[in-house]
Amino acid sequence: MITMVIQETLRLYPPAAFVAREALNDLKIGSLNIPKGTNIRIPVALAHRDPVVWGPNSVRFDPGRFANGIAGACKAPHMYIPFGVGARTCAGQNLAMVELKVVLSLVLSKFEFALSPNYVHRPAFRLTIEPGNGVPLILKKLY
Ligand code: HEM
Repeated sequence: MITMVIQETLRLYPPAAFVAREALNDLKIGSLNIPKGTNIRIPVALAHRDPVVWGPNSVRFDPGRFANGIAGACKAPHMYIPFGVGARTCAGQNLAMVELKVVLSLVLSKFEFALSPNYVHRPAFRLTIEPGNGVPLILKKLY
């Protein structure tokens, strides 16, 4: 379950806003002609919310969509790219997933937490996608 929650969080709020590539040759993708040398930015969050790929509830937070892995969650697995894609995919993705699971498990084993009523949902597209006004939480120690 914790893996699915992390996967769904990285889907809706991928920290890396764009994956960047340079066209090494003239390319034609569908009807689009891309000349050699063009810098291409793939907007990760848009790919992650496309209802054609993810279904009509594409903007809903639903970790269960990953119950059968990434291939089961969307029509085209290459549209799920929180860690990029291909030969230059994130070198630290396995470490990042383990770190996230360890930190979340440790926090959840000691605290119950909820969003503060002061929380304002304002994702900000900076170098990374981050909470524009922070994430104030109400923490309760479990024991
Ligand atoms: C949630 C955490 C992380 C996210 C979302 C993330 C995301 C990304 C993305 C989108 C790329 C570009 C991949 C591409 O162009 O296809 C990347 C590259 C990279 N990441 Fe991460 N990353 C994370 C954590 C880490 C950690 C913990 C490390 C190292 C310990 C790391 C090391 C790298 C390196 C070295 C590259 C460059 C790979 C290359 O160009 O060959 N990342 N990351």
